[in-house]
Amino acid sequence: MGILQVLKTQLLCHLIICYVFLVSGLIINLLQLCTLPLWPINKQLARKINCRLGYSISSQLVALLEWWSGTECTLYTAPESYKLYGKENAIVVLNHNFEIDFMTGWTFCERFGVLGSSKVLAKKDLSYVPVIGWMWYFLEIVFCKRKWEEDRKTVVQSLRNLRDYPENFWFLLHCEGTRFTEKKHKISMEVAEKKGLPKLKYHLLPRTKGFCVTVQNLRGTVTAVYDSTLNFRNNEMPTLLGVLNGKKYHADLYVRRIPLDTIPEDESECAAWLHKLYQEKDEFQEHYRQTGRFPGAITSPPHRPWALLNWLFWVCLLVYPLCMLLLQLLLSGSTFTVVCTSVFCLAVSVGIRWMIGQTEIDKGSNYGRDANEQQLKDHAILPNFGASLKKNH
Ligand SMILES: CC/C=C\C/C=C\C/C=C\C/C=C\C/C=C\C/C=C\CCC(=O)SCCNC(=O)CCNC(=O)[C@H](O)C(C)(C)COP(=O)(O)OP(=O)(O)OC[C@H]1O[C@@H](n2cnc3c(N)ncnc32)[C@H](O)[C@@H]1OP(=O)(O)O
Ligand SMILES: CCCCCCCCCCCCCCCC(=O)OC[C@@H](O)COP(=O)(O)O
Repeated sequence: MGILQVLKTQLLCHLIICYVFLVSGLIINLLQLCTLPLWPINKQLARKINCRLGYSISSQLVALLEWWSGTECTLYTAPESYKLYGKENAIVVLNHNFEIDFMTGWTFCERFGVLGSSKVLAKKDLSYVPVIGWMWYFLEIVFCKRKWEEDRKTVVQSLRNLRDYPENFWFLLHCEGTRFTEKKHKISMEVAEKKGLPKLKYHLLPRTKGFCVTVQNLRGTVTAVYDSTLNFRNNEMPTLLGVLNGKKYHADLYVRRIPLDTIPEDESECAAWLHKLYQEKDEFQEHYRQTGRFPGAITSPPHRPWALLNWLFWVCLLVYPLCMLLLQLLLSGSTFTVVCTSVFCLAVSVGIRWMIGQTEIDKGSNYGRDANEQQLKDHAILPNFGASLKKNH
């Protein structure tokens, strides 16, 4: 193991990276807040400024993945589609299996120049996460409580707001609605069976409402759906802590560009279209399992230096004052100040650990698992399924 590799596993390095992320993030959140008065005067300018500010936060996680851990990202896609990436608005449909799929997605956004403006249909709980969740308010991210009756109005309104967005954007949808676990998969396949839908081996049954409403409301704004299937080589299940420790992974992403005007307008036809898409995605995963690659031509979209430069800027700006502060503290000789600072640092570390926890599948929600029972009752598709679930738990 080289000296650099050993350095990457050191707690001190992790603390410095997290400190830079947190402090720069809060400064940027504050700057975003300062753009509030601009919104009623020049909305498009406010949006453009927020895209740049947002970029300065999310690109730090991209730099961590690309430059710190050295993770490689390979794209399988048709050359004629490749030319259009980053030059049009698109809806991205992505499988949801990995703890760092959001960082990998962001890395592809960065490579095609749409990182600052990237959008997602995200669960509401993420909006409370400091730095990233707060940044998302200003980027007009669409939040949902995953309760359609409550979401319908807000999701439609937020989507409509994006119609005059001044930058090209990719709108990410994880139609499975939650990350893959064996337990959720089992339950979701029981739902599929009752609905007479073919079983999926590598995906949960997609929730169709978010997709249909997105297609409906962004028709005319978005030109294509990018059907994207992600995998990591050697059956790796990468984690954010692994990335922080400098572990190198290799992501493979298969993308098919599907023109939006080929997707049915009628809601039930659109839902059927999405179910068929997931059956095809399942076949691609099977192909990957068998051959170790996806179909299609391989390209490696080139690295850009901006994420690294942005990160170095914040490191230079924030690490020196930290060192001076710590030095002054030690020299002050006051036990009280030292204890207070230690408690403060500990609290910040716990906070960061909580944020990292948000990415961990083990600490994930029960959506599509325990909550499933009530949903099934509500939709009255399985009269006895609730009882059988109770038995299983
Ligand atoms: C060239 C490169 C290309 C690509 C690069 C890749 C990516 C880069 C792109 C962009 C990057 C941008 C950002 C990335 C950064 C961060 C992202 C991070 C994460 C955020 C992601 C999340 O938070 S995911 C969770 C939230 N999102 C969603 O849930 C979306 C999907 N959900 C829906 O669409 C839902 O319909 C809903 C949320 C709108 C409403 O939820 P609700 O639960 O009310 O759903 P439904 O009404 O649909 O559910 C009831 C129906 O479901 C059936 N049911 C019941 N139980 C189950 C079950 N266990 N499994 C499946 N189905 C079930 C039930 O029977 C009902 O059926 P109906 O027939 O009545 O519909
Ligand atoms: C640079 C060092 C950075 C260290 C700080 C850590 C930053 C933490 C960022 C938290 C951002 C969280 C984004 C997570 C996205 C995600 O994957 O959410 C899961 C949901 O889709 C589904 O949730 P679930 O139903 O629980 O599976």
